[in-house]
Amino acid sequence: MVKEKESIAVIGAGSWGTALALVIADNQHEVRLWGHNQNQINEINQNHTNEKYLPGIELPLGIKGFSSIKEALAGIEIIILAVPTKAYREVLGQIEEAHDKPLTIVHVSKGIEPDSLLRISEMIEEVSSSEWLKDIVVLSGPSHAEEVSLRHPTTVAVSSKNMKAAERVQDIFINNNFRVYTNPDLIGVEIGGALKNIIALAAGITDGLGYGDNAKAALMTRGLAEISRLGVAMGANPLTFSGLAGIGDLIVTCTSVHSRNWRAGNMLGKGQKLEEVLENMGMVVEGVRTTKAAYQLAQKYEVNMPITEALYDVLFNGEEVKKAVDLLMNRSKTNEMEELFNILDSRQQD
Ligand SMILES: NC(=O)C1=CN([C@@H]2O[C@H](COP(=O)(O)OP(=O)(O)OC[C@H]3O[C@@H](n4cnc5c(N)ncnc54)[C@H](OP(=O)(O)O)[C@@H]3O)[C@@H](O)[C@H]2O)C=CC1
Ligand SMILES: O=C(CO)COP(=O)(O)O
Repeated sequence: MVKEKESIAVIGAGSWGTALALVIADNQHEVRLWGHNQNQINEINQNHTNEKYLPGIELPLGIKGFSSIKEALAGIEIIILAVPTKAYREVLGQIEEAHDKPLTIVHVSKGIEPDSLLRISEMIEEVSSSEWLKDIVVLSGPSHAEEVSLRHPTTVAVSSKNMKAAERVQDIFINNNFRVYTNPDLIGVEIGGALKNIIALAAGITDGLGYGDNAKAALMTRGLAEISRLGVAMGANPLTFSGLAGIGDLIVTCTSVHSRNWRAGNMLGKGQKLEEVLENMGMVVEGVRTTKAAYQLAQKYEVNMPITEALYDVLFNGEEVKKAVDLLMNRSKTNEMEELFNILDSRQQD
């Protein structure tokens, strides 16, 4: 099938923005990769590399780096937004100033804003005027930038309130190495992608403590149970959590050495302090802020999230990691599925 060539701006030249720029350049689209670091943009244009974020990867010549957001957005109708969640409000402000056409925003970030408790698509809606914002699409799933940039087989899901926009994004990205599925459950796709980072931090901790495979399987399974409970309470379809944005992303993030969240957890489990871990990472560890947001969401929706609560105590209240695991294991006995069934029942009654 011959694809229509589009001009696309990728906002954020970190590991994920650069890897996705490579995918769409492979699909012969015109790709403008915007970053706020002039030296890095010079490197992308002169050497066709981004060594800090994707060491050893030769970028396609079709990727052009931009440090002026106005130039990057000139005549553009579709942007891929690939900055950390905490940078969204600032970067959206710059986009609002710089754009010259109504935009479809494809966000590929995995987080929830603490305090406002907004999902990323909700934050984009809140900040952006309907005069220039056409559609919001989320792209999420098990997809480490390091492997995507090596063109290893990868699968992701896209979702939107407007599924025609999601299908357009599916067409832009899909190729022999990068398979894109649509999923109509916007809430579930965003919640699954954001909350798996909490469980990956916890899995890294138990690996760092040397607890092995049983503990990790327990965390992943019971982690998925609490993600599903919160997600369903917020309106997600429970089946999404057995899909790419749910269990798929949970598996890859809890088991891969590429995961910054797992690596951060691993260092915490080995006794390092949070500040030291974040300083040494040099890349975003979304799960830390998302733990705070999910802790607040659990209170708001009155959902039991024991792993999130235990991690919250480790990250923000100085709880010792080993003690947090002991407390988790010594809670009063419970039923594996009852709470989720109750949430589903109460939703049906509403
Ligand atoms: N890496 C991955 O494999 C995947 C990541 N994601 C998600 O993508 C999002 C981005 O992550 P990722 O690319 O990995 O993160 P990185 O830490 O690799 O890169 C973040 C990029 O955003 C830039 N940035 C940060 N703050 C601002 C700002 N205020 N204005 C402009 N640019 C800014 C950074 O610039 P600087 O270099 O100056 O710090 C850097 O270029 C996250 O939500 C992550 O969860 C999703 C799937 C896979
Ligand atoms: O979301 C990711 C893979 O799907 C990336 O996870 P990390 O941010 O933990 O590296």
